[in-house]
Amino acid sequence: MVVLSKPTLNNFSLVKSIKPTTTTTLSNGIPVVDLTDPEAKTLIVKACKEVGFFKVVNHGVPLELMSNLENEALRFFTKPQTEKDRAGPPDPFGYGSKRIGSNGDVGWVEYILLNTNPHVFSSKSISIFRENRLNLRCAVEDYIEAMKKMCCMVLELMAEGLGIERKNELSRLLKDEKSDCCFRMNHYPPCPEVQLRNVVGFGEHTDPQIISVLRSNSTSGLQICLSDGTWLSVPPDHTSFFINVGDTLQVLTNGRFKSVKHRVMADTTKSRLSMIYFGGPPLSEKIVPLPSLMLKKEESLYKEFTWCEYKKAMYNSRLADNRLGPFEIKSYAK
Ligand SMILES: C=C1C[C@]23C[C@@]1(O)CC[C@H]2[C@@]12CC[C@H](O)[C@@](C)(C(=O)O1)[C@H]2[C@@H]3C(=O)O
Ligand SMILES: O=C(O)CCC(=O)C(=O)O
Ligand SMILES: [Fe+2]
Repeated sequence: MVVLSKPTLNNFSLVKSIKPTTTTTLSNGIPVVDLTDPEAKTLIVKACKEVGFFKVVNHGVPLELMSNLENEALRFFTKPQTEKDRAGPPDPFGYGSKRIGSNGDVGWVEYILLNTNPHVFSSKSISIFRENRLNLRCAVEDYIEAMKKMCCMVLELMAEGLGIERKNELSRLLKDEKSDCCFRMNHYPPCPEVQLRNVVGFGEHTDPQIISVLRSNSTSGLQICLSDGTWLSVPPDHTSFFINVGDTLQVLTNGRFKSVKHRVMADTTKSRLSMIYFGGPPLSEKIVPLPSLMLKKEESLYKEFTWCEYKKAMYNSRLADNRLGPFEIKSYAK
């Protein structure tokens, strides 16, 4: 663990009028935020601006809730292929294997993708929970409820850290009964081929929504792309969560927060299981920079669009596409 900008206890730092500097704790280059730290809001904003990604500790979510879902998910993924295939192909929800989306992306992964709104459970999703899989359904429901709460807490800290007066300015988008959130469980079996070449489990992309919360078992593989273009491996931690800034949050903050590019590489010996909650706004929500955040004369960097329009564009794109590109306002005057 590395601690940055540690305040030094020399004579000068003891002078009362000097404010103590905010300390960023890093785990292998990844910002770590303790949700019980009074400085959490400042640290979250810093991490979202600089990296678009951070690890959350002291989050209050019981480990049992995570391991219970992990066990139930593994029970599903170890079923015979023919049985799993009955819940696929994804439409976009349901069970999928190797193919990601419908535009030709592939990866060394199988997954379950669900809409978290029970009214939108697709027929494929329903069949995942059929056949004595009530335990899986309960584990998913308990888990996504906890994820929604945590996302809202983090979004409220973000709003406070950004100096926005109404602290629910961001969290209201997820609290809305029409919020469009989804949930994914990815299973990456060990891939012996990795000795020959680097096999991609899940190709590079940004998440389109507002915020994503990821939890995985102790197998590594997740990498994030830093601003200089280098890829940083994220050390796994099954007791913590990792938060991603999504494209929509980048727009809502008019580019202050960065939607982080990430990918997963397959492992030769160990299987990886990850669960990701994607917090999205209602379909009809207009996605524009928050007026309360805009400075005098500051112009939007993006054309106006609704989440529904963005989703349509997203489903017509490949994983690695720059999905926000077509919505950027390119100013030549600068
Ligand atoms: C190739 C695709 C899969 C994806 C939809 C898309 O056309 C482009 C974005 C992809 C992504 C990445 C983050 C999430 O895993 C996901 C559920 C999402 O919202 O956008 C997936 C989509 C998917 O698997 O359907
Ligand atoms: O499985 C993982 O660890 C990350 C996958 C991911 O980025 C996604 O599903 O959007
Ligand atoms: Fe992702």
